[in-house]
Amino acid sequence: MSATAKKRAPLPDDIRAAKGGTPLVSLTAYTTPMAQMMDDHCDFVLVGDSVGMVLHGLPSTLGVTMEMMIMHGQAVARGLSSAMMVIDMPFGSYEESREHAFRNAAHLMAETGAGAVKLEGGVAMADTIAFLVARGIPVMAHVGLTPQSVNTLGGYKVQGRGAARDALIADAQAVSDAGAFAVVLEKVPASLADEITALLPIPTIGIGASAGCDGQILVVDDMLGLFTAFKAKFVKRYAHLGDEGAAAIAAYAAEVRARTFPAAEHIFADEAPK
Ligand SMILES: Nc1nc(=O)c2c([nH]1)NC[C@@H]1CN(c3ccc(C(=O)N[C@@H](CCC(=O)O)C(=O)O)cc3)CN21
Ligand SMILES: CC(C)C(=O)C(=O)O
Ligand SMILES: [Mg+2]
Repeated sequence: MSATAKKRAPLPDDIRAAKGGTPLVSLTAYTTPMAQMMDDHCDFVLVGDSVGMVLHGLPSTLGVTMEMMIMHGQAVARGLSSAMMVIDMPFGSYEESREHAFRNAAHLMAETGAGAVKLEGGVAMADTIAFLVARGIPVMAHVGLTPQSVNTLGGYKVQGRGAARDALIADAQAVSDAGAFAVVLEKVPASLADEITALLPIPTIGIGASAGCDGQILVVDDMLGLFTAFKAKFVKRYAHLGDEGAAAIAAYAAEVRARTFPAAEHIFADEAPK
């Protein structure tokens, strides 16, 4: 799926079929202009619940609501035409029962036009994933570091090391067996990510996992250097737009105070030019 050869947006089945081929490219987006910027370069775009921490200043993703996801999902949808849109189910919207999960997943998709939902959890969520998939909702799974469980995990730590390795393999196997079309592997040892990638028939999407995964995802504000409150080891900054923005704002402030902005080309004469 090269960026130039794409015509229509891929479907979940196209993403599934990309297993073992050219790595899938993905980023998060929360707004129309960000979605437009990445549309030609990504196979799928995730409206991540990271929006709460990245754009709203929340201390974790636990405070993110359905209403926030719908509003950002609608904004992202307006900026995409050739990438598939996946939307995170927020904390509390899918864990209680598979029926509650279906209702909220259907609401997210109906309101935003997303092609799939993503939810966090392995063995514990397999029954819910199967329930949604059987009723027409494509599901991307997310195992390893699942940020909505930060309070039980005790921080944003590497998952699946040592004795926890087999349980993480079981989580990945369970979501694949349940019918997920792809699975995000977050912050797991590279050798474990490679083992799971070889084991599963569905694509693995790595974030802090391995270059051997079937695809990669990052939070766009992290890779652009726009979000700087913290930087996980797995983040590579491809630009430093936060620094550039601060310098631009400082230049504007200095020009306003020196009365050099606005200049002649930014202001209007009494008469319209002939
Ligand atoms: N900007 C941003 N980027 C993300 O990748 C991201 C979010 N926000 N919000 C939702 C979750 C939370 N995630 C996180 C959050 C923090 C770390 C982090 O600080 N990791 C540190 C070590 C922390 C620890 O060991 O407790 C690191 O160096 O990787 C990693 C992933 C991933 N997601
Ligand atoms: C980091 C990705 C996988 C995510 O779940 C998010 O941005 O919310
Ligand atoms: Mg998320």
